[in-house]
Amino acid sequence: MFLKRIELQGFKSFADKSVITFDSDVIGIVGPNGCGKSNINDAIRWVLGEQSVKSLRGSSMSDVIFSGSQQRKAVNMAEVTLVFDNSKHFLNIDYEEVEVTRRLHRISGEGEYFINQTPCRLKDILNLVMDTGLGKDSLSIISQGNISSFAEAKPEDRRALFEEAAGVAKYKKRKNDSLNKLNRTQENLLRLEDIILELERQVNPLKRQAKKAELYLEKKAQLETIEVSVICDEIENLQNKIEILKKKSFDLDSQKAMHETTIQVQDLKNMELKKEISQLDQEVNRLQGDLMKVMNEMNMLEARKAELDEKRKYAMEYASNLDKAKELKKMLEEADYEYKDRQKRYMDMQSDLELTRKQVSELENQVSFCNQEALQARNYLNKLNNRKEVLENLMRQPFNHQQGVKAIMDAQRSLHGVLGVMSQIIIPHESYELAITNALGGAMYHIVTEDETAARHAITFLKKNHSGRATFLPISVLRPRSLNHDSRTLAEHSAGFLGTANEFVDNDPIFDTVRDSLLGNVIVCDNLINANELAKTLKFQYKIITVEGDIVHRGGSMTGGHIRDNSSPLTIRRELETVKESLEQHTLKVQELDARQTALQSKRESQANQLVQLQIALAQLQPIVDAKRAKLDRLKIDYEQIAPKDMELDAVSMEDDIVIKLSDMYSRRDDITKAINEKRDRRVKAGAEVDRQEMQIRELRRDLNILQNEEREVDIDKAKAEAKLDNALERLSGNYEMTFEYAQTLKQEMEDMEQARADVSRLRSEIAALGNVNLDAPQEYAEVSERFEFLQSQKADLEAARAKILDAIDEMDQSMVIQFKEMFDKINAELNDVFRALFGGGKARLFMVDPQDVLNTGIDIDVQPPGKSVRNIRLFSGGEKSLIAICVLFSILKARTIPLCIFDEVEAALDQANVERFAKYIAQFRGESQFIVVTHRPGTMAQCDSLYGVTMQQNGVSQLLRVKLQDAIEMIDRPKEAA
Ligand SMILES: Nc1ncnc2c1ncn2[C@@H]1O[C@H](COP(=O)(O)OP(=O)(O)OP(=O)(O)O)[C@@H](O)[C@H]1O
Repeated sequence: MFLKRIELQGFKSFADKSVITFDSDVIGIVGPNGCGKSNINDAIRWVLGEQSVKSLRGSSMSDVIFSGSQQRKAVNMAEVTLVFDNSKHFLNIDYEEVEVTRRLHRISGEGEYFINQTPCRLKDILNLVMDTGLGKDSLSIISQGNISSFAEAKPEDRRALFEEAAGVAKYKKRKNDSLNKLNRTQENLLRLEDIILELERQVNPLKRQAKKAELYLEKKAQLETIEVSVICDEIENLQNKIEILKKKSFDLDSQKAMHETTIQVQDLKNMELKKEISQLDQEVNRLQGDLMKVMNEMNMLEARKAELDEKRKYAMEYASNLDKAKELKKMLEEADYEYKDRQKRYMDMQSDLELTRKQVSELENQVSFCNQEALQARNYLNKLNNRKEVLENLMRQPFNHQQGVKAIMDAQRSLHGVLGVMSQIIIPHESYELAITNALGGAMYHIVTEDETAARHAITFLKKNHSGRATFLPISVLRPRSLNHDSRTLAEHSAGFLGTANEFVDNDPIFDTVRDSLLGNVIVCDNLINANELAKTLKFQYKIITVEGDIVHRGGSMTGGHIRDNSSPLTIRRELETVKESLEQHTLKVQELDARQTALQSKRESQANQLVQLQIALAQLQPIVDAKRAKLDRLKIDYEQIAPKDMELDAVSMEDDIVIKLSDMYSRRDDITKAINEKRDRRVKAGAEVDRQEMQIRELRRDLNILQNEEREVDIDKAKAEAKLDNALERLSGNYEMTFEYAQTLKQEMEDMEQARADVSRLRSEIAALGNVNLDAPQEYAEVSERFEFLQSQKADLEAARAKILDAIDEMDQSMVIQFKEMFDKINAELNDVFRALFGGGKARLFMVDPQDVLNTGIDIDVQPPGKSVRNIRLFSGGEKSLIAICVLFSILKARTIPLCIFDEVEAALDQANVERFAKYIAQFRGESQFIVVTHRPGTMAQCDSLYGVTMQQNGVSQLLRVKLQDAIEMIDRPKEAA
C-alpha cells in the first residue's frame, strides 16, 4: 500500500473536508454518475502537479475550487493532501511518510505547494514524482478516455507512455533543459557573432584611421620639433637683422646729421664768401674813386709842370749861362728821375705781363682739357641713359616673345593658383646671372602653379583663347632634387666646385621645392677645365655650368661661346642695377666737370682781362718812357754845351718838387690799380670758391638724398623684418601655443637649416596628403578592439559551453536509448503473455516505427486476437481496443513496478467476461502496486479489497463512505437523485 490517505477540502464537488484513508491494495470507488468520483482522480493528479486546466476538465484553474450549490456557498480555497507510505522509497526523499499538499486561492489566484507541510515549488513536487511512474503522462492514472485514445493515438504520441515507463523523463527533462540552454547559447552565440561581425566591420577601418591618426600625430610632432626650431632660428635671424637694420638706420641718421651740419657749415662759408665779394666790390669801387682822384691830381700836376716848364723856358732865354746851367742841371736831374721812374715801372709792368700771360695760357689749357673730359663724360652718360631705357623696356615687357607665358601672366589675377614665372621667382646672386640663366635654359619661362588643377585651368585658358603654349610647374607634384651623398662629397673635394645652382639664388621659401627641383642637381664650377674634370669624376651624371655660362651636359656634351646679346630676364635685372649705379656716378662726374669748367673759365677770363689791362698800360707807358729818355738826352746835351767846366752847383732839392709829386702820383696810381686788380682777382677767386662750395653743397644734398633713400629702404626692410617677426611669433603662438622664450628651451640645434626648412615643407605636404584625420580613432580603436577581443573570448567560451552541452546531450541520448530500449524490450516480452491471458490466445507485439531512431521513434502495436487475422489496431472494436490498451498497461506494470495506479472506468467498454479477466488480472499485482479503481462494474468491484462510495446527498456536494460490495452495486444502480 502506497497511498495512505487523501484529504480534500473545497476541491470541486468536495466542499467539505473529506478524508479517504486507504488500508488495502485494491480499492474501488463507486457511486452514481456525477457524484464526484472522477474528482478524486483529478485531485490526485492536481496535487502531483497537473497544470493543464483542460485535462482537469475546467476552463480556468479556479474551476477546481468548489463553486457552490443551491444550499452551499462557493468557497475561496481548494486544498488537497496526499499522504504516501515511502517506506520502500518510491519517492526520491528520505522520509518514511511523505505528505504532499497543493492549495489554490480563488481571489489572489495564488497557488501553494508543500512537501511534509513545508512550502516548496511546483518543480520540487515534479522532481519528487519524476520517474516513479506517477507522472501525469504515465499509465498510473488512467481514465476511460485514455484507454480508448491509446489505440487511436499516433505511434509518435504513444511513445510518451513508454518513455514514462522507461524512466527516461529525467533525461528528457535534462535534455530539454540542455536543449533550451543550447538554444539560448546558440542565440547568444548568433547575437555575439552579429556583434563581432559588426565590430569587425568597424575594427578594420578604425584600425586604418587609428594608424592614420598616429601617423598624423607622429608627423605633427616631428613637424613641431623641426618647425619650432626653424621658427626660433627665423626669429633669431630676424631679431639680428632688425638689430643690424636699427644700427644701420642709426648710422645713416648720424651720416645724415653730419651731412646736414656740413651743408650748414658750407652755407655759412658761402655767405661769408659772398659777404667778402661784396666787400671787395665796395673796396674796388672806393679804389676806383681814389684812382680817379689820383688821376685828377696827376693831370693837375702835369698841367702845372707843363706850365712850369714853359716858365723855365722863358726864363732861360734871358738868363746868364751860369743860371742857365743851374736851371739845366735841375731839369736834367728831374728828367733823369722821371726817366728812371718810368723805366722801372715799365720793367715791372712787363714782368707782370709775362706772368699773367703764362697764367692765362695755363688756364686755357686747363679749360680745354676740362671741356674735352666733360664732353666724353656727357657722351657716356647719354649711352647709359639709352641702355637704361632699353633695359627698363625689357623689364616692363619680359615675356614679349613668349606668347603663352605673356597671356597667362596678363590674366594671372583671374586665374587661381598661378604663382609666377621662374625668371621672376628666383634672383641669382651677383655674377651668377649667366650661370643660372644657362642652368635653367628654357625653364626660365616655365610658370609655377600651386597644383595640377591650377595648371590644367591655365592650359584650358590658353586653348580657349588661342593664346599659345606654356609649360607649368605644379608645386604640389614637384620633388626637390639634389646630388647624392657620394657625388656631393666627391664634388666638394674637386677643384673649382662652387656648389649646386640652387645655392646661388634667392627666392621666397614657398618656391624652395621648385628651385630645388630645377637647380638642386645642377653643379656650378669656376671654369670649363674644372667643369670637364668634375664631369669625368662624377661619370657625367650631372649637368655642370660655369660662372661664365658654359655648360657640360649630362653625358658629356658641351655648350659654350659668346652670345652677342646675352640679355635674359635674369641678367637684365642685374645690368639695370649696374647701369643705374654708373648713371648716378657719371651724372655726378659731369656736374663736377661742369662746375670746374665754369670756375676755370671765369678765372681765365679774369686773367685775360688783367693781361689786356697790362698790355694797354704797357703800351701807354712805352712812349712816355721813350719821351722821358729823349728829354733826358737832349737836356744832357744842352747842359754840356753851356755848363762851365769848373762850375760848382748847389745840390738841387727836389723835395717839394712837382716832379717828385708827380712820380708819387704815378706810383699811387699804379698801387691803386694793382690793388684794384688784386681785389678783382680775389673777387674772382672768391666767386669760384662760392661756385665750388655750391657744387659741394649740391653734392652733399644729393648724398643726403641718397642717405634718406637708403634710410627709407632700411626702414622698409626693418618694417618687413618686423612684420615677418610678428608673423613668426604668431605662427609660434597660433600653431603651437608657445611663447618665443618657451620655444627657445625646446629648440634643437640643426646642422642644416635649409634641410630643416625642406623637411618642414615635406612634412606639411605629407600631413596635407593624409586628408581628413579622426584624432579620436586611436582611443575608439582601442575601445572597439578591446571589446572585440572580449567578445571573441566570450564567443570561445560560448562555443566551449555549446560543445559541453552537446556532449552532455549526446551522453543523455545514449543513456536514454539504452534505458528506453531495455524497458521497451521488457514490456514487449511481457505483452504476449498478458495478451494471451486477457484475450484467451492470439499474439501481440510492440514495435518501433523507426528502430534506427530510438530516441524519436513512434511505437506501434501488432496484435492478432485468437482466430482473427486483423492486425491493425484501429480496425478493432471499442472493447477490443480497450482490452489491447489494458494489455499494454499490464505489460508495463509487469515490466516495471508502479506503486500506484488509478483506473477511472477503464473497463467500461468491456463485456462481463473481459471485465472479470481484467479484475482478476489486477488482483495479481496485489502486494506490488496499489490500485484505486473508479468503476461501475460489479465484476471489478468483486475483486476489490475495499470499496468507497461517493454520494451527493446534499445537492452538489460529494461525500465519501465505505460500503460493502452489495451496497456498492445498489448505489450504482440507484438513480442519483435517490442517492
Ligand atoms: N467546482 C465545482 N464545484 C462544485 N461542483 C463541481 C465542481 N466541479 C465539478 N463539480 C461537480 O462534480 C460532478 C462531476 O463529478 P464527476 O465527474 O466526478 O462524477 P462521476 O461520479 O465521476 O460521474 P460518472 O460516473 O458519470 O463519471 C458534477 O455534478 C459537477 O457539478
